[in-house]
This record gives sequence, structure tokens and C-alpha cells, in this order.
Amino acid sequence: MTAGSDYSEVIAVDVALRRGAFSLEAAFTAGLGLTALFGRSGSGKTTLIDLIAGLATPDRGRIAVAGHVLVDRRARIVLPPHRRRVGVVFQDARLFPHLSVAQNLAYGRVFARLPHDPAEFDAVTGMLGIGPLLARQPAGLSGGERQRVAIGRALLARPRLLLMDEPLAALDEGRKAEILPYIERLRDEAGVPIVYVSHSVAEVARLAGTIVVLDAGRVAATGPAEEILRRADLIPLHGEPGALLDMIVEGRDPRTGLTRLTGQAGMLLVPDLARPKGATVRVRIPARDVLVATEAPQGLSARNTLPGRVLALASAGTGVLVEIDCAGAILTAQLTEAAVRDLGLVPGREVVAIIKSAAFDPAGFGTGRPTIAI
Ligand SMILES: Nc1ncnc2c1ncn2[C@@H]1O[C@H](COP(=O)(O)OP(=O)(O)OP(=O)(O)O)[C@@H](O)[C@H]1O
Repeated sequence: MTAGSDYSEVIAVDVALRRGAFSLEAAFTAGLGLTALFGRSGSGKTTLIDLIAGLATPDRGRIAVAGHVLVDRRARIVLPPHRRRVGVVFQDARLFPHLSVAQNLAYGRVFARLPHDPAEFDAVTGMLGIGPLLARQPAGLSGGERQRVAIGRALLARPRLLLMDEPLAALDEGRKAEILPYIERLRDEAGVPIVYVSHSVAEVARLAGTIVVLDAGRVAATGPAEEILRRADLIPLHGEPGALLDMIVEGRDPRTGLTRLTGQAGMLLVPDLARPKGATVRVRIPARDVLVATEAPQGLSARNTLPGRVLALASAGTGVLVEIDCAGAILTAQLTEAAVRDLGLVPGREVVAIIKSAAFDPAGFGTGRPTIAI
């Protein structure tokens, strides 16, 4: 990509397909970084992945990646999967059981007709932390290790796009936590755009720059992750609204032992994070963990109070979702209608958002800036 090119169009999809009673009609564009295809079971996520990978052909439409047309039904272009330069990582790693890790990795390369490149091999195995596993057989690896090898195999074929179809779904919580930092490195360092299927809000909140929400074969919404995840009208799909804030680690607060983060919204104290000073972190703050006051509170144990202004109110299930603009960063608070009435909350009203430090789940902190705008 050259500077000034439109980063929102690294991937351009506009397709239709009927499969039995199910019909998919989906159009979206996405840029570099990680784009999550998010939706309930049966919404069409895997069908869309199949169409991009070439495992199924749309009845109508066009798919292009980095300016290369993979499918254009009107122009009668349907590239076979092996000519698409699209890597796929499935829920199960699908490694060859009779080959070692090193041989599995080399296979991706052979299949793509690329010569062995020791420097690239070392870079990929280093990034994914699989160097020590090279002589092992897949049967002896943990689920997370297997997935890292599957990602390495896909990357070594130098894809223009990496598709990941629920790559963590078969792993327990511990293994998921172990592999997430590698997926973040992949997103930030490999320079390959990723389309990532998940129906986990926590996963998508941590990883995605862009979210495409699918519902019954249609794109219900698409946009930056922070916008999609706070929308009240999408609660039936994502379940729980919340804010995403990109913040910087300032260091350990000597008085409390908590980690001090700074960002657009102000300063937050969160449970001790093993991240270096200056590191960027992505923090998710669910709306139910935010309280609202109309004056700075006195004698309150909560550590985090951010001044802001009510931006909008939207009815959300049995309550009200209040959007608060904290110096340009937008927080959301889930309140009862009675609380909104009692506090006199209307757009423009100055308020203080209060978040308990204990509300932050250290396992949910992402790294880096997930959207790379060029
Ligand atoms: N080959 C097929 N023939 C007929 N219907 C199909 C076929 N493949 C998938 N479907 C249907 O298409 C719909 C979308 O399936 P798809 O696997 O794309 O959903 P999904 O969002 O990936 O779901 P999940 O999260 O459960 O994996 C489902 O109703 C499914 O039953």
C-alpha cells in the first residue's frame, strides 16, 4: 500500500449466495489490521469465509483483496483457492499428523511454490514463539501451540490476506489467554490484513479494529470496533455495550500498587499490569461497570472518576444507555430510567463517570493500536 491510498479498501466484498433455505447477501470493505466478522451462530460467518477462501462460489458478486480480484461473477473471474494467496486458519489446526512442526511449516511454503527462506522462517517462528517446537510432532502439542503452528504455516505461504475462523473456539480459557498476545503481534507486525470470525464479544473487543456484524446473512452494521461495541441498537447482537479506550501505561502507582494508565479521557488506575511504561493498551469498560454522578463525589472508594458531558441517551432493554464524552473519548453507562430521571441527565449535562478499579479484567486488556491507518 502506498501512502495516501484508501486503507478502508484492502478487502472489498460484495456477494450473494443461496445455500438451501439460507441466503447470504453481504457487502463490506475493510482495511489493514484485524477485521472481525461477528454474529450469532448461523448468521453466515463461515459461509463468507468460504467465499473469500474459494471454498464456495457466490451466485453473484465480487471479492477483491489489495486490488487483486479473486471473484467477479460478472467478469467471469473465479480464482481457484490456491491462486488466491489467502491463508486460512480453522478452529482445529489441521496439521499433518505424520509431519514434524518444521515439516508442517515448510509444507505451506511448498504448496505456495515459494523457495525456503531461512530469514523469513526465523522471523515467523520467532514472532509466534514456535522455534522450540520445530522438532516436535503435532500430537504432542497443546491446542494453543498447534494453532500457532497453523498460523505460521499459513503466514509462510505469504498470503495477501489471512482468514481465521474461530481460531480460539476449541481452546480452554487458559490456552486462549496464552495465544491472544501472539494474535495481537500478528495483527501489528506481520503486515497481513486479517479477517477473524468470532462470536465472543471479549475476543472481538480485544483484537478488532473494524467489526462487521452479521445477522441472518445480512450485514447488520459495520465500522470501527469502538463504535460498534457501544451501540445500543446492537445490544441484541453483541449482548453487552461498552467503551473501548486506547491508553498508555504510565507506570505503577506507588500508593495503591495499581497500574496508572493515561489517555484522552484522563487517568485510570487498573489492576497491576505486567506491561512496560509507554506500552499502549486497549481497555474495555462495560457500560454496567460505569456509575454516573452530577458532581465530583466525596468519600467514595472508587479510584477512577472521569469528568465528561452527556452526549446521548438511548433506551437499552429495561434501562438507558448513556453516552458520555470524556474529552473526546466516549464512555457508556447503563442506568435505570429512574436514575436518569433523578439525576436530570440530558445531552450536554456535565457529569462524572465513575469506574471501580476492580471492574477491569486484566485478561481483557489488549495491546497496541488495533487500527492501522496509513
Ligand atoms: N452446504 C450448505 N447447504 C445448506 N445450508 C448450509 C450449508 N452450509 C451452511 N448452511 C446454512 O447456512 C447458514 C449459515 O451457516 P454458517 O456456517 O455460515 O454460519 P456461522 O455464522 O458461521 O455459524 P457458527 O457460528 O455456528 O459457525 C446456517 O443456517 C447453515 O445451516
